[in-house]
Parts: sequence; structure tokens; C-alpha cells
Amino acid sequence: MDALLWLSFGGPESPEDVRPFLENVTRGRGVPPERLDEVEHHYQSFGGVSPINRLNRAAIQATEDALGRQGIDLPVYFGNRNWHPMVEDTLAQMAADGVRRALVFPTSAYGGYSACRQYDEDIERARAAVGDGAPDLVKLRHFFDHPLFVGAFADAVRAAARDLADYRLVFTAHSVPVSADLASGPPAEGGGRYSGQVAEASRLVAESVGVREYDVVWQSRSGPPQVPWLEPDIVDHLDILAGKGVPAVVVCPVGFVSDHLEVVWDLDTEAAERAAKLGMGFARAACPSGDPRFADLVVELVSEHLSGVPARRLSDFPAAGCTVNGAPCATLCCEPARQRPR
Ligand SMILES: CC1=C(CCC(=O)O)c2cc3nc(cc4[nH]c(cc5[nH]c(cc1n2)c(C)c5CCC(=O)O)c(CCC(=O)O)c4C)C(CCC(=O)O)=C3C
Ligand SMILES: [Fe+2]
Repeated sequence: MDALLWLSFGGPESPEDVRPFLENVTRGRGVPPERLDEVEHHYQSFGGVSPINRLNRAAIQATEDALGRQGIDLPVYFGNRNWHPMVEDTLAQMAADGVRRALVFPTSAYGGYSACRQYDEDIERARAAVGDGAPDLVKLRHFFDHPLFVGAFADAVRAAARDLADYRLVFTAHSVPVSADLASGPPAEGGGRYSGQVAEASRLVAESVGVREYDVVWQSRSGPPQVPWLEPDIVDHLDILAGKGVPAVVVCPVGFVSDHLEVVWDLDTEAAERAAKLGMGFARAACPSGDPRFADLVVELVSEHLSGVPARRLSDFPAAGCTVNGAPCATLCCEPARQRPR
């Protein structure tokens, strides 16, 4: 192995970036223009800058340091699906630097189309763009049940709950169309691999914190209202909890790795405002990308390949993600929905 490619979603870094970034994200996906206008406003209210690139760069720095401490000599490159540095450009640079074979760390712990298979498509597209001499790319596995991932979230929940006498623990992940969740995992398994892994990670974090009752809900839905997405939404769920007399919530965004814009807008802004209106306490657990254990996690996933370090997992729920050059994990695994005519 000659390098590690850190493959992420990307986000705008100036007000002028926002619209073209959103066009890239939603290219041909039937997201209505009104939704785009609304999301543009979320980004612009943060000065047109998503925290995601900064958070990735910080996590990459920490990972380079951790690799160095382990004596692993692997340069780390950064490329995104939707915004600069674009993965096509990064891969061209890697080829120019003489990289012939690289591991890929996708910044998602889960299976599913958006969380896994679409990163395979990114790998395929980038290799096609580079053409002859494109490095071989080996994607690292899903890590939703890795003890370092679970441990970082569990400590974040404890920290968020510090000042609350009584609270309900609520996990969130990015909603997806119900059809996408049903198509997640190999068809023979009957679907639901994404929501199943989210449920499993939530169970493991709750168990580690010592909380017996909790909820798993969804956030950041988009798409036209007539298309069913995973529910309930976190904001609606707060109404239900308030109706039951719950005094406070701790929200744990277990579906994400960093405190990017969907976390700071949908949770710290929208959900927090609803909680305030309902007179409920609200605290949000930090995502793990800034925790030193996150860099150690990446190094451990790398070491599984370089030196056969055994995979550490806290569950036996199905997991995959590790494929070469953008191949799907299994035949028809997380098959994308057919493009509907607009
Ligand atoms: C499962 C999942 C993850 C978790 C796995 C992973 O992390 O990869 C994730 C992450 C993220 N999603 C993000 C941003 C957006 N997602 C959108 C739209 C969509 N996401 C979807 C799913 C997911 N998304 C889906 C099914 C759509 C509908 C359109 C489509 O089928 O693709 C849109 C379009 C506008 C809107 O409708 O909201 C935006 C702007 C950001 C960056 C935030 C920042 O800039 O800081 C991140 C990390
Ligand atoms: Fe998204």
C-alpha cells in the first residue's frame, strides 16, 4: 500500500460555493428547488461555510500523527464527492505522485446507498477520470460497531448529560427514502441494513452509557413530501416526548462522524429551538471526529489490511463495505433507486 485516501462528502467554504455545491449533491436526484432554497439558507446563515472540510482536515492531521506514532509510513490524501478538493483531482495527484495502490477511508460508518455504495461510485468515477495509471483503491469496512467509535460516542453522551438530572437519550441518523433503506444490504437479506446498523450502534452506545431506554429517530430528510422517508423526524419526536413530560433530551448524532452542517443546523439550531419552545432541556453529544480515538480507529482499520490486525467489533450484525475499485459489496447490494423521470 502506498497511501491512504480520506474520502468524504465535501462542503462549501464560501457563500459563492453554496449553490454549486448543492447542485453537485442533488444532481439528478429529484430534490425539489424549494428544498434547495431552504438548505441554501441553512448554509448562508453560517456565512456560506460548512465546518465539514475543516473537521476532516483536523481529523486527517490527527490520523497522520497516529500513523506516525505506529511507525506506519502512509501519506494521507483528501478528496470529496461534492466539493473541493474533489476526489477526481486528488486521485490524479496521487497517480502523479506514483501511488499505485491505496486504502480508502470513507467518512461513514454504515452501509446503505448514500453511506456506502455511493462512495464506491465515487471511487469508480475518480478512477475512470484518471484513466490508465489510476491507483487501485481498497475501501475500508463499516465501523458502526467498532469499540473506538462506540466508546467516543458514549463519552460524548456522558459529557453532554453532565448537567442534566433526568433526560431521555435520543439517537439520530440521516433519514433516507424508505425504499433506499429496504434496498440496503444484499437483497437476500431482505433489506434494512442501514437502519439495522444504526439501531445496533445506538444500542451499543446506550449500553455503554448504562441507559436502558432510548429512541432512534431521523433527521435532515429531503426529497418531495409524497415520497416516504424514515421517520419520525427528531423535531416531531421532541413534541411527543414533551407530551409525555420528558424534562430534557440528550441527542446523539450516531449516524455521522463529524459536527458538520446537518448536525449544527438540524440539531443545534432547529431541534434546540423546538426544545426551548417546549420548555425541555437540550444537549447534544459531539460526533467523534475530534476525539483522539477516531484517529486510532482509522489506524486500526488500516492495520487490519497492512498487518492482519484482527477486526474488533462489538456486535455480529452484518457489515461489509470493504471492496476494491468501487465494486459493490455483493450482487445488487444497496442498489440505487432507478432514476425517476422528472
Ligand atoms: C445517509 C446519509 C448521510 C450519512 C452518511 C455520510 O456521511 O456519507 C449523509 C451525509 C451528509 N449529507 C450532507 C449534506 C446534504 N445531504 C443532502 C441530501 C441527501 N442526503 C442523503 C443521505 C445521507 N447524507 C440523502 C438520501 C439525500 C437526498 C438526495 C440524495 O439522494 O443524495 C443534501 C441536499 C439538500 C437536502 O435535501 O438536504 C445536502 C446538502 C452532508 C454535508 C453536510 C455539510 O455540508 O456540512 C453530509 C455529511
Ligand atoms: Fe445528506
